[in-house]
Amino acid sequence: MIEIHLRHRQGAFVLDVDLALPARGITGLIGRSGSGKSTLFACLAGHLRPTRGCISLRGRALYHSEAKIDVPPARRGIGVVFQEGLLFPHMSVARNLAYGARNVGTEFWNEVIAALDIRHILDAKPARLSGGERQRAAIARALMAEPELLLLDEPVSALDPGLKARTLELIARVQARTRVPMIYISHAPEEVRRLCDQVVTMQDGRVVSVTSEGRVGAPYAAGTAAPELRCAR
Ligand SMILES: Nc1ncnc2c1ncn2[C@@H]1O[C@H](COP(=O)(O)OP(=O)(O)OP(=O)(O)O)[C@@H](O)[C@H]1O
Repeated sequence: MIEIHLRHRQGAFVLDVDLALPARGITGLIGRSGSGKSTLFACLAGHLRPTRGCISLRGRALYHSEAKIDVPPARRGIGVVFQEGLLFPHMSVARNLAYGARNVGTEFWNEVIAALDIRHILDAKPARLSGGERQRAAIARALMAEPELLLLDEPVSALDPGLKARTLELIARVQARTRVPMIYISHAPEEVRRLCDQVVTMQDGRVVSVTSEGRVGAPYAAGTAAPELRCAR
């Protein structure tokens, strides 16, 4: 399970989320601009410290305000892919992939490369790649670190429609082959419904619906004990 019980205030905006999701498949995260999707990602990845609450992944506490647990981003086992598909510009795709890779086995290495169809660009530098190729390489790089969870922040929004559809197919294929659970932010509900096993909808900092296997609980209100503070310590 991915358990998220959080309250975070930034300026006038309050993120107030109480959510448990299965740690498998692809979970879509949708909601209007400003509803808090990227803020939730930043809390999960450890780039932002929530005001209070807890986050756990498969029973391992990543953040727990009361127990003073705050695992640094590099040790969370969470990969992040942004809209721009960030790669090191001076390195070939293969070196980019190898950079974050742990002792990833040849089988896994080949599986990711085949599923994302990037074998023909392994020797290329990022500047020579198309937008779709860059995104696929960025997803491959994140997967080579063998994350327990991969966060995808609008990874296809900058691509033209044809490339978008193909990239979505490849994302679905690499998820099915590697079994790395993914959470996928998108502005396009139909794209998310096609790709995802469950869909979380946010509005004004709160989760307003979870389809399929997900579960939405009561918001984690300020000044009260969390209704079910079950995250592992
Ligand atoms: N550093 C900050 N300080 C204060 N408020 C912030 C800060 N960063 C974001 N916000 C506000 O938090 C709210 C949530 O922003 P967030 O980026 O999480 O939304 P989003 O759903 O990801 O939006 P989008 O789809 O446009 O990326 C917004 O109202 C935003 O203005």
